[in-house]
Formats: sequence, structure tokens, C-alpha cells
Amino acid sequence: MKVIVAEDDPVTQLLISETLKRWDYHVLVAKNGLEVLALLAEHGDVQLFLLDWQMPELDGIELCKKLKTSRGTSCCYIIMLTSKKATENIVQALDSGADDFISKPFSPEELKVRLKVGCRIIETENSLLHQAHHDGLTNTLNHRAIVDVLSQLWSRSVRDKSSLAVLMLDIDYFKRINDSYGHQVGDYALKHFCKLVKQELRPYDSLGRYGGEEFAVCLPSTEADEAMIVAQRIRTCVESHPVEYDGLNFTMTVSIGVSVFSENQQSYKELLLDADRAVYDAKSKGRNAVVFAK
Ligand SMILES: Nc1nc2c(ncn2[C@@H]2O[C@H](COP(=O)(O)OP(=O)(O)OP(=O)(O)O)[C@@H](O)[C@H]2O)c(=O)[nH]1
Repeated sequence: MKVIVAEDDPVTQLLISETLKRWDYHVLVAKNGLEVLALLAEHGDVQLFLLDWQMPELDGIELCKKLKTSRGTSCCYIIMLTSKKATENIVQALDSGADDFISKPFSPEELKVRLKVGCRIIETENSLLHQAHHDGLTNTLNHRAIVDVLSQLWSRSVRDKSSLAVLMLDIDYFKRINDSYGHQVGDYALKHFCKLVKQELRPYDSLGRYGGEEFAVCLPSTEADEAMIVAQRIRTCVESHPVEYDGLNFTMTVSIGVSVFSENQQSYKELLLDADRAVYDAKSKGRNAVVFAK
């Protein structure tokens, strides 16, 4: 696990960082709060912090407040390390957002177990957050999460006048798959479908389960013609990769509606609605088709 150690005394900094490396932590060091913020610009995934209270420029308490307010939903666990010992100091540290407090001089064994507690809490929170945002079957974003992503991207497009496309994907005759082969095979087919779609997307595109066998894809910085190409690629890929399960082999197809951001839209909901209408058109045109929203 990555950990940022902030300590202005070079000897103590070296002692702590070498000890943590021996315990298999990936250690990043800073000598004040500002350096921690600079490190985070490059290592935004760090969640564990060991902060000295008294540091020049930006001290541990002020840094705690900044980290807790700026990191949104991403979990971070802060251990405050200080020679202060009074109850009022502990209260102040925890009140400013620290999760734990160790008084110097401390025993390495105590530091080791407190770091372990931090890792345990970070892992639990990460797993809870993942469950809150993902669909349990397909491991794609769930309905609320994909709508949140779209709403944020839409606001960014309004602000920057940048392009944005949405694809609405609806698997064709999915009920027949369940009816013919059973629900378990239907579940497998949904997972297979999502794997195929994901391999056609860029790392910064988002796929989410909008409902049952309907999925939404957000394509930031994507114009209409590029979105149509991606949609056609997905359609072809699904059609040409049959579901293979326990001796079964059958082809699945998908109907896709495509819509793009325009400055006339009042909300991201219009973008979704347009894509939804286009899927409906694709279905009425015979399915296994891509339709651009008018
Ligand atoms: N196995 C499985 N089936 C699901 C799941 N969620 C929804 N479904 C099924 O998906 C089917 C969707 O059926 P319909 O809405 O009639 O659509 P369709 O059969 O795909 O037909 P068209 O969309 O018109 O092409 C229903 O039978 C649902 O029970 C799921 O998580 N697992």
C-alpha cells in the first residue's frame, strides 16, 4: 500500500520511511503540507497518510482539514504523529479530520499495528464504495452511478463547450435467451456482453447498467461521427462473438441509440431521452442496428 510520510525533521523522516519500507509499504516523503499536496497531484491514488503535526508552510492540522474536504468520496486515512500528548491536542487532531493519533516517541510495534488498522479501514471503505457504485452481476457502474457520471460530463460540456456522446444499448430478444436456456445462462450472457462492450471502449469511457438488459455508455470528447463508429463496432463485436456456455453456443445482437451533447439541451436527461428514443427506432427497424437520435 502507498503511504505519504510528512515530516520536516530529516532524521525522523528517514527513520520512519525506512521502517515502513521494511514493512512493504510504498513510501512517498514530504517535508511539509504543501509538498504533500504537490505529491498528490501526481499520486492521486494515495489513501494512507502519516503526518507530523508541526511542519513549516502548511502544518499537519491544516493539511488534515484540506485533505478531508478536497478528496470527495475517495477514502483517506490519516494518522497524526506528534510530540504533543494532552487530551486537548488529541481532540484537536481528530476534530480536524485525523483518524488516529500517535505520540512521539512511539514504539515501532504500535506504529505497525495502527498502520494495519488504517489499511483494514481503507480496504473496507473501498469495497463498500465499489459495491455502492457497481452492478453486482456485471461489475459495470450501476444505474445511479452512470447517471451521475453523465450528469458531471454534461456539466463539463456546458462549461467547456466540449463534445460528449451517449450510447444506449439494449440486447435484442433477451427474454428468449432466458426462456430458452434459463436465467443462469441469461446472467452469463449479460456478463459476456459487458466484457465485449468494455473491450471496444477507451479507458476514460464509462459503461453502466441502466436497467435489466439495457446499458448506457458515456463517451467524453466524442463527436457524432466518432460515436457512430464506436456504436457500430460494438454492434459488430457482439454479433460476431457468440455466447459459449456449458456446450451451448448462440448469437446475441444489440440495438443501439446514439445521441450527442448540444447547447440547446436543458439537462443531461434530454441526452438520455434522445438515446432512448433512438434505441426504440433501432428496435422498430428490425433490431441489430445503430440509430442516431434526430
Ligand atoms: N438472466 C437475467 N435476465 C434479466 C436480468 N434483468 C432483466 N432480465 C430479463 O431481460 C428480459 C427483457 O425482456 P424484454 O424487455 O421483453 O426485452 P427483450 O426480450 O430483450 O426484447 P427487445 O428488447 O424488444 O428486443 C426480461 O425477461 C427480464 O427478465 C438479469 O439480471 N438476468
